[in-house]
Amino acid sequence: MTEDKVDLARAECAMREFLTAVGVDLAAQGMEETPARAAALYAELFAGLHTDTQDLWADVLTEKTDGLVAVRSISFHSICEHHLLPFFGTAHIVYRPHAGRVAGFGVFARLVARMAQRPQLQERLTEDIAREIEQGLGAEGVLVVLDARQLCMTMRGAHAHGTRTTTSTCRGGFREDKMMELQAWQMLGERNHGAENISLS
Ligand SMILES: Nc1nc2c(ncn2[C@@H]2O[C@H](COP(=O)(O)OP(=O)(O)OP(=O)(O)O)[C@@H](O)[C@H]2O)c(=O)[nH]1
Ligand SMILES: [Zn+2]
Repeated sequence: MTEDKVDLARAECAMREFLTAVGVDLAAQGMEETPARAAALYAELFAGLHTDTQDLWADVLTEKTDGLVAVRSISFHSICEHHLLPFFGTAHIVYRPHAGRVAGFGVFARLVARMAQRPQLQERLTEDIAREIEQGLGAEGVLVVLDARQLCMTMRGAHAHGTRTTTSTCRGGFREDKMMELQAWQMLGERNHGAENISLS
């Protein structure tokens, strides 16, 4: 997996060069080991680039159910692809099983984490999670909502402290059947297609 794909020595060297180029005196500041630590950290933060999701759907269960399933408030952290600053928050998933195919709840938390382990946009992360549930699990309908804080909106740029960004996507049957979509939003405690009732952890 990651170990085979990541050239840690090269990453460390580049990190040393980068920090020196932006004016950090690594020796004087006692940061000798920082390039190595940072290289290993980014390998970990981006580990999802080198893994697929087949294992997650290997143990799908079949139950006599066609009711909506919601997994709410899955905390996640990811890295903004524009600035390499973190964005983090909670993911909320609702799906309608096809032919009783359901996955263990823990699978959804692992799926969110894996999709987040790469440079991301919040909108793409939302779509990545939904596509996996639709295709990997074969769900009939999927709603995914992500509620986040983007450090690149607060530490730089707009300096818009306290801003929360909410993204959503609806797939399959939820897109075709408005009543079903409404039910899915209601599973998240939401009645007006906004995100006021969805709280960050
Ligand atoms: N839609 C979306 N925008 C993002 C995301 N992450 C970062 N951004 C925004 O992408 C923009 C790209 O950054 P820059 O090209 O540096 O933009 P800027 O001119 O500095 O703009 P501001 O940051 O808005 O002042 C910024 O507005 C970020 O807030 C994301 O996940 N989704
Ligand atoms: Zn950014």
